[in-house]
Amino acid sequence: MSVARVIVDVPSRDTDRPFDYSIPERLRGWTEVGSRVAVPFGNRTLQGIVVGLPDEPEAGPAGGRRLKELIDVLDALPPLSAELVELGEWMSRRWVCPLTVALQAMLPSALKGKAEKYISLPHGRTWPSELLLVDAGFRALLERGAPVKLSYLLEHYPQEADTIKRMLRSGELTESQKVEDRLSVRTVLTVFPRSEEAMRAAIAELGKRAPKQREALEFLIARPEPIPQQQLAEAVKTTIGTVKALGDKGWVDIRPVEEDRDPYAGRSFAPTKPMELTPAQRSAYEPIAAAIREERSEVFLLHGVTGSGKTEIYLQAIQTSLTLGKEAIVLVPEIALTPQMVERFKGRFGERVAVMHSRLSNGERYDEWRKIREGRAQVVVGARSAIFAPFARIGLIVIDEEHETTYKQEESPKYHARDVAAERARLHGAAVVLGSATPSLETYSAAVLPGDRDAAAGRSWTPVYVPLPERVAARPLPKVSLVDMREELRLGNRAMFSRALSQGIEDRLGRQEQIVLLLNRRGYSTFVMCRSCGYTASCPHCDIALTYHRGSNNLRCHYCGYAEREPEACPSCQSPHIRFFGTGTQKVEEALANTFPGIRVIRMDVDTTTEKGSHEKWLSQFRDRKADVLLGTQMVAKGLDFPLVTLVGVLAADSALKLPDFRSPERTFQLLTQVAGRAGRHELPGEVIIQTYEPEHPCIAAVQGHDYAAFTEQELRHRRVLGYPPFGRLITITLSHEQVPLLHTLGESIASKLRARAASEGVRQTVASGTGASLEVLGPVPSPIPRLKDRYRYQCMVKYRGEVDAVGWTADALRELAETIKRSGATVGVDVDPQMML
Ligand SMILES: Nc1ncnc2c1ncn2[C@@H]1O[C@H](COP(=O)(O)OP(=O)(O)OP(=O)(O)O)[C@@H](O)[C@H]1O
Ligand SMILES: [Zn+2]
Repeated sequence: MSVARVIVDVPSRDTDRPFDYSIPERLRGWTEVGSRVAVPFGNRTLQGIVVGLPDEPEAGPAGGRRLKELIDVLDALPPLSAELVELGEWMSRRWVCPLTVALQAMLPSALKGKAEKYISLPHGRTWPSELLLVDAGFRALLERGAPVKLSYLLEHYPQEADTIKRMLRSGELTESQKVEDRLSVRTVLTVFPRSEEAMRAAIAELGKRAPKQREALEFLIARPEPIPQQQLAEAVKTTIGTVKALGDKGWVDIRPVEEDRDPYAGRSFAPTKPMELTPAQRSAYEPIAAAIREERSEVFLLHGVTGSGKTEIYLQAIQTSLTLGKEAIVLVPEIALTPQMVERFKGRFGERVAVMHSRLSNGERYDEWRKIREGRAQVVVGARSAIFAPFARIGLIVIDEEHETTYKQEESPKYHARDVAAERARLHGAAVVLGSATPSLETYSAAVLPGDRDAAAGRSWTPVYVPLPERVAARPLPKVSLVDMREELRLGNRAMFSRALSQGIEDRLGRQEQIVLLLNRRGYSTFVMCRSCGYTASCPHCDIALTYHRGSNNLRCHYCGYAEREPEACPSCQSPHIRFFGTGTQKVEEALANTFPGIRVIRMDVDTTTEKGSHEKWLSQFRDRKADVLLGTQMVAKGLDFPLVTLVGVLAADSALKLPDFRSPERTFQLLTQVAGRAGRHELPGEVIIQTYEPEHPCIAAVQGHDYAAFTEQELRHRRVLGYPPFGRLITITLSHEQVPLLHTLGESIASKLRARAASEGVRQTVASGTGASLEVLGPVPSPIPRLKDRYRYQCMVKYRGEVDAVGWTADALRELAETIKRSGATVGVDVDPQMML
């Protein structure tokens, strides 16, 4: 009997185990590990993914050994490989999430529903003559460029499954489906010119007749490339009829051609050649290249100051991988996926680069994904989820700005791309390069403090440390000065800009250089308070202060989107003395206009970049010197490289330092160092002015001295005392419900299960002191944001170190309580190695 083990797509803890089905004869050749299938489940039909093909069945959906049959296979080529299924199983254990959730995270959203699949021959291909398997009619259809339905193939050619799948894997055939109402195998009728002599002969034959046909032929002689017939007609100002006539006479060849939705269509990327590496770059590159060549799954931490030429090292390492016939994945933070970054990769590797990020439409993303799977692209540059790119032979994975929080997904599966990269690399024998000017303390300490290994039990990788301490061509790092805003106040300057920063801006305006200003808070005012009674406006659904937005003149919740009109009087005491406090980017924009008449400002924050392509638009305007100032939130800090930027100003450096998250100083240090690195990257020297109320804070002082080591040393000392990562590890379990008492009871049951487990296994329950295995459970307590979207939130935090399977214990505890949780109606989320404590 032929059996498929299937995970059905219902993301609940009850169905998080595989069920066995028998594979009917006609689907046998099409069913593999990684196939999407339709299966009967109770009285419903569900989708699922095949995770195994066991010899003996174990558990059908109705229990016992009597199996139901698979109903259908949904794709010709399984969208997941056996390797990705294995990776998903690892993820589901590592981050305590249902397997189906991990597997679904790997698929482009176009592949989540059921859609008819089509098979066709890609552009310019003919059916290989040695393949005589398929009947002549089918082959003729394909050769005319017509897409053939998969259901037709399943019905008529079950025996051809292997051949067709092999051709799909090598890009000789392509598989497609409708997304956004169009088949990506869009059959654009395209004119293929014949030889020049043939077309000249045709012109002679036409003589004086049909001048437009003649013109079209001349056009093709001058530019002998395939061209869509519509475009040819437009080029010589004629009708489609004229072009068709050429085809009918056999003077040109008109065939339907597949066209991908290309998000970068019409853009050209200037080709670049590898640069001669500097000695420092070379000594960083060599060990990476060696690992790629020797298929060692080694992780490297490339710690290079801003402007040290990390990207050139990535490019050359990718080349090494391609030369060996292998593929490469490059992850960059979502925000950095601007054409500037994409250009560097497309410029070097051209058509072989696929791009994946959240700003693509579903159709574009599906087409980029197909390019990868069908071997038409060997490099992917993308955001977090590009780590799941369906490559078969990965040689290298690069994670640029490895410290960025965007690499951690905040909804289930709450995976970290860095850990997934290390695991995938292990499965492929690929090298991993983690690049950053300000590595996360976890990665850094793993590389340089091997003595603390026991603290990081469970981490399967130890990076090799590769420093790049200087900028290319010995360009200096920018000079950083701190301005104490308390001092400014004492001197009577109540303005938003210190004297130094005002002067700096004036100077740059005079010299026609450019300025980047950072304020990591959007909106106009950050809170609204009544001076008479102290009332502050907060969201009725969340325990969060509302932000005032100019333009729309309303107060908004940045968590749930709630908005209300700006109040004229205090809603609580009717006093008219209700005032706006705190500064957001909108207010800075206004102050710039008032202080420096005529100044041209581009503001970039969530509010100005909602539209597709707006990011690119602002940046290219700034690059084209259509503005003097680029003002914005953290969006302006990352990865930008503008030669005329000589001044970077930071308006409120300490705004994020006091957040109740133990990583706040680390994030502040990273953000300020990043933004400082935007200044003086080319010939003109750069200057950075940081306004702060706490110039003596070690974090701010370290930014001034470009002193990563000093910052890290004192921060690590702190964390060690408290048993925080990297010296201990955390799991947060967050419960939410409309009622508080229920949350409290449920939280207590979870916490006491874990405490009892620790006691029974003889594990010490204080983490901060001592050595060896320990685990403690804090809470349940209200979460830092106690209410969100009308639901109260409670959390338990598990802190542990040494050899303790805290993740496994947590999974066990939740499994044992599954029935209670289900009855309570509460939502329980687990976050293993949480990055956001808020
Ligand atoms: N070997 C080289 N020879 C000459 N110029 C180089 C070389 N390597 C890099 N550069 C140039 O130096 C500048 C900085 O390099 P790059 O942007 O790669 O640095 P980076 O470390 O990735 O920067 P950041 O992390 O700040 O974004 C770029 O303009 C790049 O073209
Ligand atoms: Zn809200």
